[in-house]
Amino acid sequence: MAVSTRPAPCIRSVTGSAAAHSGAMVTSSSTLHRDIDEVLLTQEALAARVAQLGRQIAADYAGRRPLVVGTLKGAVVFMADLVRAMEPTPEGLQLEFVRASSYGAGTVSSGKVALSGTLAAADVEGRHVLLVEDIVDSGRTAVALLEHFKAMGAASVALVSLLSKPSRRTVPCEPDYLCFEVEDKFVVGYGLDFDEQYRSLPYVGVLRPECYSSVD
Ligand SMILES: O=P(O)(O)OC[C@H]1O[C@H](OP(=O)(O)OP(=O)(O)O)[C@H](O)[C@@H]1O
Ligand code: HPA
Ligand SMILES: [Mg+2]
Repeated sequence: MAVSTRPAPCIRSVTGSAAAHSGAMVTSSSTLHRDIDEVLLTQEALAARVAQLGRQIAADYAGRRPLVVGTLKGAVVFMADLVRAMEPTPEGLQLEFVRASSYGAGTVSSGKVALSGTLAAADVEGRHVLLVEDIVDSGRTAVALLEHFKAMGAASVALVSLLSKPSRRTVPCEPDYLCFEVEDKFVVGYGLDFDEQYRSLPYVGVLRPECYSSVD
């Protein structure tokens, strides 16, 4: 039988309250919910903003066929919703993914962004690349990928991110399209993980520090 070294979750429900987009009461007794201190962005707030941003991006890319590249794994949930919010055009869009990893089982970037599964230069050259991130924190991952696609000869590169944590930047990086800014707290849900957990939560919430303080 597998034995978890993770601290036992506290038995308490979550009442999102502080942030402008919170407010949902999470009453489930599921372990994942119990590890959340505060709901920052409810499912409804996420859906509304993603729909709005999708429409804006579709309008901006009218007449072009963007190469929409999602960063695995964190961006997968956001990307699935975003592309469905982009009004279909005759040109359409192309979906691709790259794998980038730098956090592992921590809440602070290791400083080294490991890229894999990147595209062939021939697939990127002359294309309008729209990089989709779940979060821009230190900025290292997004900058590494944007530079990578520029070096491959993209006609243009733009960054769309669900979240941005500007207080944590170590390299300058400003998303071209952003859903929400968040403060300096480790957040999970809607694709974002801690040590491969919490990605399936339908909202974005602050992870209880007790859940990672023994790891970092
Ligand atoms: O701005 P940064 O400090 O670079 O942080 C942002 C990146 O970190 C996370 O990826 P992670 O390494 O956790 O991989 P994952 O997407 O598989 O969770 C997140 O998904 C972003 O890609
Ligand atoms: O706050 C965060 N949560 C989850 N993954 C992350 N990667 C960078 N920052 C974060
Ligand atoms: Mg991660």
